[in-house]
Amino acid sequence: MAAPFTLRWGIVATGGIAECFVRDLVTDPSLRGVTDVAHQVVAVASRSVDKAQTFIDETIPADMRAHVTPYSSYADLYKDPAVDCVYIATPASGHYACALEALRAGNNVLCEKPFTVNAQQARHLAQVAKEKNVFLMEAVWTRFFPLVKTFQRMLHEEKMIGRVHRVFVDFSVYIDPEKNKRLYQASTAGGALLDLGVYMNLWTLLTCYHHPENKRSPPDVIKAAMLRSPLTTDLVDESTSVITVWQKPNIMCIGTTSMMTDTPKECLIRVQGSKGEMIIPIHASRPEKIIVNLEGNGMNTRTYNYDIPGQGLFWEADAVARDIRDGKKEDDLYPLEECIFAMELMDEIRLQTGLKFPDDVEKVQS
Ligand SMILES: NC(=O)C1=CN([C@@H]2O[C@H](COP(=O)(O)OP(=O)(O)OC[C@H]3O[C@@H](n4cnc5c(N)ncnc54)[C@H](OP(=O)(O)O)[C@@H]3O)[C@@H](O)[C@H]2O)C=CC1
Ligand SMILES: O=C1OC[C@@H](O)[C@H](O)[C@H]1O
Repeated sequence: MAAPFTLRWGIVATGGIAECFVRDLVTDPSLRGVTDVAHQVVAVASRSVDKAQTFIDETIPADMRAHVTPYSSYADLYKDPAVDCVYIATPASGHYACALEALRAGNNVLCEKPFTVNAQQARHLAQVAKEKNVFLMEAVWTRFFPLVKTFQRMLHEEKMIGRVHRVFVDFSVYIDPEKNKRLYQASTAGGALLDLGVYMNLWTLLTCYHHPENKRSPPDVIKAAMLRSPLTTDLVDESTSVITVWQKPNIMCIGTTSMMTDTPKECLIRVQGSKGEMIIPIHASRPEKIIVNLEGNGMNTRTYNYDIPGQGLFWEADAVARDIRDGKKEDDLYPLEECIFAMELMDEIRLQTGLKFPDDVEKVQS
């Protein structure tokens, strides 16, 4: 058997998700049945070199740690020739500037969600990636779950529940303001919409935007409402609701997101069709189960379970490794056009609800 293609990662920022991502990168790919690609962490950058070194010591097994360089600035990591792909895991407010600098230095980039703060920034990154002829993708990891592929096949190809009429999506997680300051500050582009709403919009796109009769068109109606958090003078949103109407496939979609309350365990995504319904219990970001209720002589329920041998971030990493191995500059499953469309949807929701971040967070560099 041929040796796997190994992608060498540079990690930018050492917070919660960077730790989860690296723990997944260092797991043996064969445990998830993958033999064609593998991963190696070769550099970690933090605003403090001690923090970078501690991160390396705590997340990377001793036998894989010898050739990992700690950096005291993100910019230094972008210049490291040993890095094949930079993973950006700063708060949302930092994504655009970090990704831009990394791309301009000639790096392939996987950038955490939300990709940027607005669509103009997203379009700019896509343009720079094209000019530099490098790979770029937003790290919406859930898109790469085997369960999601099956869900889309059952819904759109097999039409298991017949014609889709309505979709309900909720992604809500209580976020403690004391423990998660970044989400209660406008300076770090906080609030439920940009952080959790990415998953609300993800399932809206998977069910409606991807519907074969919709042909990747925008919705005909978008109506948004927002509740601002009284816990901060920054007035970030604690809850946001969005109704979209997709005329071509004739679907009404109701999406909700909140950082003040949790999604009920039993139902997070409910797609109602002419022959039954499909339900995904929590979590929208890390789904493990599809429940299909088919109407007939009594309700016929089938449950499809999916094991996740880790956190599940490795599936997006595997996709990036294959793309870079094959010389692709964007991913077929999640192309930049769709990522920009998702940011345009965010912009429209923010326009209707008046949610603005400080000028230095929203700005686009020349
Ligand atoms: N895909 C997923 O499942 C998840 C994705 N995310 C996304 O990842 C990103 C990071 O989230 P998360 O890891 O939870 O955040 P954390 O607050 O845990 O970590 C963010 C890191 O960014 C660096 N940083 C740079 N500038 C700042 C700043 N002004 N304030 C605070 N930290 C800063 C710090 O690293 P250092 O000190 O080393 O420079 C910090 O540790 C967000 O965009 C979030 O939406 C978050 C959770 C899950
Ligand atoms: O991206 C995310 O942000 C918020 C988390 O609670 C969620 O699980 C994660 O996927």
